[in-house]
Amino acid sequence: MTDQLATPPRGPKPPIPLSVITGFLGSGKTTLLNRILKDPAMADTAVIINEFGEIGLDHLLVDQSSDGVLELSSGCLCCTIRGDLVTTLEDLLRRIDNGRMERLARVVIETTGLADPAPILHTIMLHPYLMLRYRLESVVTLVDAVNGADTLATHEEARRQAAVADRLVLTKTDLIETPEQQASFDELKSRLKGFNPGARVLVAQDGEATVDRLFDAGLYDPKSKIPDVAKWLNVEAYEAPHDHAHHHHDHGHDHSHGGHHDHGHHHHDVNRHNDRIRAFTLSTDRPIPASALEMFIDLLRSAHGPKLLRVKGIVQIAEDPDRPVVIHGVQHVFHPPATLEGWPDADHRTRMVFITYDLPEGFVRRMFEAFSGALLPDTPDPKVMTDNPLAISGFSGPVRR
Ligand SMILES: Nc1nc2c(ncn2[C@@H]2O[C@H](COP(=O)(O)OP(=O)(O)OP(=O)(O)O)[C@@H](O)[C@H]2O)c(=O)[nH]1
Repeated sequence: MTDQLATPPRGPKPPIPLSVITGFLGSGKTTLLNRILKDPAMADTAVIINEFGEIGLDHLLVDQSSDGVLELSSGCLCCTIRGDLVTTLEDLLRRIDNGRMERLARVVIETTGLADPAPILHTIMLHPYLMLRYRLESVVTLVDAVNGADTLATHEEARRQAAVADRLVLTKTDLIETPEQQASFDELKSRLKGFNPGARVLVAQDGEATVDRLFDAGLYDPKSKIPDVAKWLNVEAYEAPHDHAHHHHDHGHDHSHGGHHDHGHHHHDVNRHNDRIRAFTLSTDRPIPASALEMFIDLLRSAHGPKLLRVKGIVQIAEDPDRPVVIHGVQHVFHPPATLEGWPDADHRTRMVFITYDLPEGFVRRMFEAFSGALLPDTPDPKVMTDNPLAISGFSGPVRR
């Protein structure tokens, strides 16, 4: 395709990447924002914060408009929530659409310390218009290196924030002084890896939490706009050996990746911490009928939505095997599946990554196998199972042909 710079592109505008910064009370969200707001890499970014007063912006100010939007010298816009988040996000679209703002490269929302980021994401993903104009790019969760282990142990909210993240930023590592604190920090890192192996870990004090590293977690490469599925899914991280992980192989079945029934899966055993959060992957090289995929997702989210923290996947559809479908969900809410024009590389297997709460891997895997067709003719067919979702819990597991 040739770029026609003179004429505005026809068709809908590409969705604006949207990221969320979350983290427990006092984990350093404001401190991090304060630093990145000055960075020229934040040009054309709109940051939505709760109050301007929290962040000393005076010296950065270029222009203050009457509608709660400040323009900073870095080219970043800083907005406070006006009314609610939906109104604020609509206001931003209006600025672009009526030409008051030339470009909006991304939106970043800072959440309050106790917030579960999922409802914020749902606000956008469930809104018919906002969902067309915004696309979830990155969930950034800050974790305090000194207090983080205790906070994770005692606060469910903190565990969910960390489990749902694409990027984990470790703050306050400069305050680690004693060997006990160092040991607790090492344990914290290991624990985070256990329940969210795919999230990239950035140490703020080492200068790792840069704008591009924080916000490049979306499916599309920010520069080339080409989908980077391998990086987005990061399946390898789930499968890499890890201190607390034991590999749990597939009931003695053939593991060759060329095989037809490769439902490879791996998980990290975090049970010794009594964690109820699990991370695992599913894969198969058997194309899945579109209707089966739809039923699988529908059943998962209707019966087990709150137990799904994050689901990402690329799926080979039986009817259109050359054009993979991308799925992306936060709890029970899924982005509408997006069809890619082609496979980004030679790996055409269906691959999905799951982070769940109280939802065992084996359960999801059996359900997936049932829907993806790895059943004997005498086992219940998926239709029967959707008619009676409770039947699945007694389902004894499929046998492969
Ligand atoms: N030593 C040290 N202190 C930090 C670091 N990051 C944040 N702090 C301090 O920790 C305190 C809390 O940081 P904030 O940035 O206000 O944390 P927050 O997450 O925005 O807090 P809430 O808005 O209350 O949830 C402040 O006193 C910061 O100066 C860090 O990396 N090192």
